[in-house]
Amino acid sequence: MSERESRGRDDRRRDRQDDRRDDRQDDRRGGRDRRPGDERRNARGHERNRRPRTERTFSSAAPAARTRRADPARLAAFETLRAVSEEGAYGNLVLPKAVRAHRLDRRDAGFATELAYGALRWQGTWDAVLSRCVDRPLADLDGAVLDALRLGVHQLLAMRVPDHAALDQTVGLVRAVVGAGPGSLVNAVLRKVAARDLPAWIAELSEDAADETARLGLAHAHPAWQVRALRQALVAHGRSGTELEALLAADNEAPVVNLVALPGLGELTEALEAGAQKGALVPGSALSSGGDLHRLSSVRAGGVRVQDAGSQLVARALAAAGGGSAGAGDGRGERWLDLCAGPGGKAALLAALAAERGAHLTANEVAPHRAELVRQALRPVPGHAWSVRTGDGRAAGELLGGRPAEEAGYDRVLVDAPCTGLGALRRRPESRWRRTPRDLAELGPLQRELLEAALDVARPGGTVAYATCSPHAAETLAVVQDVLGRREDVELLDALGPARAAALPGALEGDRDPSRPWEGAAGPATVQLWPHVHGADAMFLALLRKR
Ligand SMILES: C[S@@+](CC[C@H](N)C(=O)[O-])C[C@H]1O[C@@H](n2cnc3c(N)ncnc32)[C@H](O)[C@@H]1O
Repeated sequence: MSERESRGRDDRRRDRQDDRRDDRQDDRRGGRDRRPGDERRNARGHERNRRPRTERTFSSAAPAARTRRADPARLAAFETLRAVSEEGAYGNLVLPKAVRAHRLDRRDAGFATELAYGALRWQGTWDAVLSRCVDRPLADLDGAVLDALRLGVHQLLAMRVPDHAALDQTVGLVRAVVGAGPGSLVNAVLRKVAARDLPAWIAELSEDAADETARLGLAHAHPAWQVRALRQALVAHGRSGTELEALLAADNEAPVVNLVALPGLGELTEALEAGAQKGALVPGSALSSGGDLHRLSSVRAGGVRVQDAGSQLVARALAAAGGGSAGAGDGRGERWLDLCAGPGGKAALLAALAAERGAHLTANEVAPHRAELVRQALRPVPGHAWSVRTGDGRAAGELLGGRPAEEAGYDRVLVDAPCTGLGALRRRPESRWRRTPRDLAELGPLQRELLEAALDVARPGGTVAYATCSPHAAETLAVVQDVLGRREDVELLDALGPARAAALPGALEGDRDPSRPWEGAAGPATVQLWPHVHGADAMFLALLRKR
């Protein structure tokens, strides 16, 4: 049985246990004190559906006679979708505030999260379904009604919410926040949606799909250009295009929250005692057991932080690489630079490693508010080991103060370049629908200029890491290849050795080997991680040495 199957089986077993416990509690309470939507939600935020999926039941009450109350969890999800569509907000920043504003307990917060993030991830597919059920272009619908419909579709097709609850609660939500007018429309549209289950809808939509790429885009809720780009990325980084569906499916899974214990500053003991599990990719990492992390004193103190395991690997691999010429071999006296540091995840880990080794990290960030986030992230690290600079990384030469790189250059430089984030789609639920191929064209020159600036300020013999949270070949291999082609003073290092040295034993071996030969089998490797293989964001890492 695969890890995912066994996890699914465990989830289902826990749901059944939750259901039985909830039933007992309901019996004890005699069904009193229920809030809308509350009675069927188990402790993991799932609503229980005791009926077979094929038997669809709806309220016989006319929409106008139904509730005008909005279930607080659904309201929190609705407000999140509104902020995303109306204000261009980030769902993962808005939802936690909405959860707090509505004082949702853990169970309702889980439901709101699954609903909001799920509806945002699946938006393209749900809009395709809705287009078949609404008698006018979706653009002509009131934006609030459209967002409510998206939430209704997500409950009907992707969550275990009973059909009548999905309908009644969506009508109630619309009546509460928009008014009674659109109630009948919402009711009629969602009844049409509920007439088929998800596989039947995908089959129907697929009939009109232009090609296999469009079909996969509908079936896995990705824009077609991203399906194409991810297939090309798999092949470019030496994996098989047959992995594409597994990769697309992984993008739609709720990511596990990873923790990092900053070396010398934090311990995972408390998190592990609270139910977290040791991470499988990098040392000093754990998979959170969920809930409010601020209940952990180690998190409040800053020694334990939330950070994707792939990001941890990138920072640790740079620290494990050959290094520069100034240090005593163990890193003492070395100068490290993080050129694009905001909001400070990798900088915090690098600074902690620098502090342990007697090195110093300069963390640079162009956006002042993000530079402030870097300062906050670095606060737990002893102050002598780091400093923060607000400035354009392309002008990093200023950091040398007019002295040559041989004298004042950096031993290790990280360029964690601004990118499309196509490797972190699971964390940013709406981003896939916002990104366009134009972003690639706009980011390309900046990525190249930042890498060149990093090389300019590296000491001869120093190591520069180029990283992205995108596997797109235009942002990864092409950038490195172009810069290598332009400069005589740079060579590509093997990134797999340092990555393996930084990872847990075996984590990057066998079919989890992320390396791909750069120039034939004997050439140095770049590293590309994948969510469906490594359970991490699709981070790319290349290491370069300045001659
Ligand atoms: C991928 S993020 C870095 C993430 C960060 N390393 C971490 O682990 O938290 C890229 C960062 O580069 C910053 N950035 C964009 N253009 C820049 C420039 N010209 N110079 C320096 N930083 C820049 C962005 O503001 C953003 O904070």
